[in-house]
Amino acid sequence: MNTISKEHSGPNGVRGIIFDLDGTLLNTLADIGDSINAMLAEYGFPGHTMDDYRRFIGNGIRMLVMRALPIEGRSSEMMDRCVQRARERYWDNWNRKTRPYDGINELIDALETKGLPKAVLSNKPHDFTVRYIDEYFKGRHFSVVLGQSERFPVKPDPASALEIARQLDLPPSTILFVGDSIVDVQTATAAGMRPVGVGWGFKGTGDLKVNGCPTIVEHPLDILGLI
Ligand SMILES: O=C(O)COP(=O)(O)O
Repeated sequence: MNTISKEHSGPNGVRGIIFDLDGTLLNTLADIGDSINAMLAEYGFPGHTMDDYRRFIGNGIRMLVMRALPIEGRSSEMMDRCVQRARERYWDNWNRKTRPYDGINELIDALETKGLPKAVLSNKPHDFTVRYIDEYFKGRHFSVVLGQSERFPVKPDPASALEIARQLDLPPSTILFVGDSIVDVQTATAAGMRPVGVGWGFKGTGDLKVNGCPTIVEHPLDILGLI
């Protein structure tokens, strides 16, 4: 059954919200970092700090693995093996330390009450993205959940964001796109959506400000004031 309400529109004309996943809805940093470090250790490569992973995450798993590998480990054959092994390690370690950020569940519930359709768009592989939403947001409804797959190029290409707008049957200009990284801001802008940067994620607000993100919120419930 299609539960998308086309009726809702707040005073600011917002009719839908797309959320980034890593660093926006969920703090997945430690599970990702631990998994990649475990993969690196298997191949005898040095690991990285969690702060390093804040910088490495954001452009999909292949880019993450490439950034984590030393230059001499980046042949395409080695990359393929390491990406596969990283996926396996992460599949087994995905939910040990991951938690929603404070205030996220309250925000999701408030949006639910308002009847505003919600979606998730991540550069994390699609199967992981769906698994996270199913596990951490049980009983809460997202109209569309899209992770990275063969179907669309990774963010900041706007194709996947525009596909969500199509599925929500909403004009892109009525959609808030909420994320912690400049990749999300670029995606929103390229899709003609309204970018909202968050201050609690992996990246901090410095990059968002330098790159001209027009709106930055410090707490999830601040988003309610934008719709
Ligand atoms: O896994 C990544 O590269 C980033 O995922 P995100 O798009 O949910 O931040």
